[in-house]
Amino acid sequence: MTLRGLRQADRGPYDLQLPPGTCALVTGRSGAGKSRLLRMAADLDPHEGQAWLGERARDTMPAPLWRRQVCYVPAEPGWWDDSVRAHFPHAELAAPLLARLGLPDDILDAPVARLSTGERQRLALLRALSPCLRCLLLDEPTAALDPDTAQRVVALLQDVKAAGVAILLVTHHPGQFDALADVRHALAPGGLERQQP
Ligand SMILES: Nc1ncnc2c1ncn2[C@@H]1O[C@H](COP(=O)(O)OP(=O)(O)OP(=O)(O)O)[C@@H](O)[C@H]1O
Repeated sequence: MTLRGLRQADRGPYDLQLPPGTCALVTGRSGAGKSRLLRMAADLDPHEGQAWLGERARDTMPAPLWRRQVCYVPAEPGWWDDSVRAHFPHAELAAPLLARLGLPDDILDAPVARLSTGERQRLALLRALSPCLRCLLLDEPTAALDPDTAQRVVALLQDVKAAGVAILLVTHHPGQFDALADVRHALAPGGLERQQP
């Protein structure tokens, strides 16, 4: 994914090159605009500038096609049905990964209302992993997790990255992602600053 001149009235412009199979971390103070950057990249909020997938700009393809390939997983994921399974049209793809993320085998049959915060966070990640996925936009994907479970998520994301998916990940805990991150950026209101490794 490439971000070119993404901006809102009081934020940006943000520019970023994120080749397939790489991961960029974005850090910054609370309220700096990290979630807004991800939402602009996903084209969920009005903005100037544009995101690209390879040679295709966002506005050259229908929004549903973009959303199948560019998936935003917010820090507090939304749920649109009482049943967990209803959020997994391809449950056969998610089921083998449940144990890997420390989730019980029968969790797809649970009601959403019964899930813990950390279970919601991991399930929101799993439901994003469709075969069409090319770019994953993750907002604090381990915020609700204990250190061991967080490392399970990192290990899964390493495989996702190795399969060619680009990952843009916002975090307040960059050290958790040492094994995953290729580049690090600090977000300020006026732009992204690349950090030295
Ligand atoms: N569409 C919008 N227009 C203007 N301001 C907004 C908009 N959406 C959010 N804000 C404000 O922009 C600021 C940055 O919000 P954002 O959620 O991106 O911060 P963040 O860096 O992700 O913070 P945190 O680390 O606390 O999650 C907040 O003060 C928020 O209220």
